[in-house]
Amino acid sequence: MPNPSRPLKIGTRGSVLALAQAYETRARLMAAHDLPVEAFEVVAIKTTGDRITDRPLKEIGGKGLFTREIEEALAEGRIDIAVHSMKDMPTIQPEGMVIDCLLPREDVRDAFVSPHAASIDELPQGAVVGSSSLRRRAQLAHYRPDLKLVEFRGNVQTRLKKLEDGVAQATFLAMAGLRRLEMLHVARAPIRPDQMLPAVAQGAIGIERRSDDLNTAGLLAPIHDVETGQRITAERAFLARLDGSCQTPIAGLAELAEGRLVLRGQILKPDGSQAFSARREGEIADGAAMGIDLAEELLSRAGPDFLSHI
Ligand SMILES: NCc1[nH]cc(CCC(=O)O)c1CC(=O)O
Repeated sequence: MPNPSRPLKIGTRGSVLALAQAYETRARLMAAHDLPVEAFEVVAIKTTGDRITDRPLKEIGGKGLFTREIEEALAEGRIDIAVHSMKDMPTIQPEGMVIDCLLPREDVRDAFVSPHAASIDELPQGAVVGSSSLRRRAQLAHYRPDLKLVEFRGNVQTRLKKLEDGVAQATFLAMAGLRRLEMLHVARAPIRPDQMLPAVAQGAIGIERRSDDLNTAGLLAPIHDVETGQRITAERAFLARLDGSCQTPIAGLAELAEGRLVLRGQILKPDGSQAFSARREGEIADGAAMGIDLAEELLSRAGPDFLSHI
């Protein structure tokens, strides 16, 4: 239990979406332990990725662009937990850190966002689409090679403004983010995962803590969602086996149906010229092994040079 004289410090990035995720975490902890809002303090931390907004992320490079400063605060005890979008998290946490608490997963789908067209298929030949996501760019280029892609960084408001200003005719945003921002109305249509397979862990919030902080582990245990954990385990094992750098377009989604786990994965060339997809179905407990196995199938079909060539 948090000590009433010392609030539990919840670390997060400072974006509107990140803060919404931190408040959701706080609300779940308050409900699970019947605690008042004063038992928590939300601490916003600026990361390297937040600081550099004028360059494509892939140019800045490096793992943990959005996490390093937050994990430093955790290591130094300036915060007790860190709330993350799991889709932005490296597959391995730094020594002494663990993510073993996942909130119930939101909508995993991408949203098609456009003032001009109701779906990808309705975009006119040669239309300009804004996205800085390597995965979405590759998937779109694969599906509609005629479209022109432009970089599109910034928060949701910035991106919507760019659409309004005609910088691009359409973009993509995660349904989960739009829902948490209460901005679902900007989604023209959710995209079926079989048309655009989401990023690994899309829509999942994970909570990181110091491995040796068992008090906090006990506090988090009741808000962990077991099914989300099982799905994320399979997806992240798949990602880890691909050694997913931010230069590699990778998509992956695990779903549970009738007590079984179905895992789909895809790797693409950044220019969309090639895409390889496959699926596995098996026991939920075998999720991690299925993830590795699926990654190995895709790697062997794509050939040894596929990941290194990009
Ligand atoms: N890479 C940025 C990012 N990280 C998590 C989300 C959305 C929320 C989620 O998927 O959990 C987004 C924005 C987006 O892709 O539209």
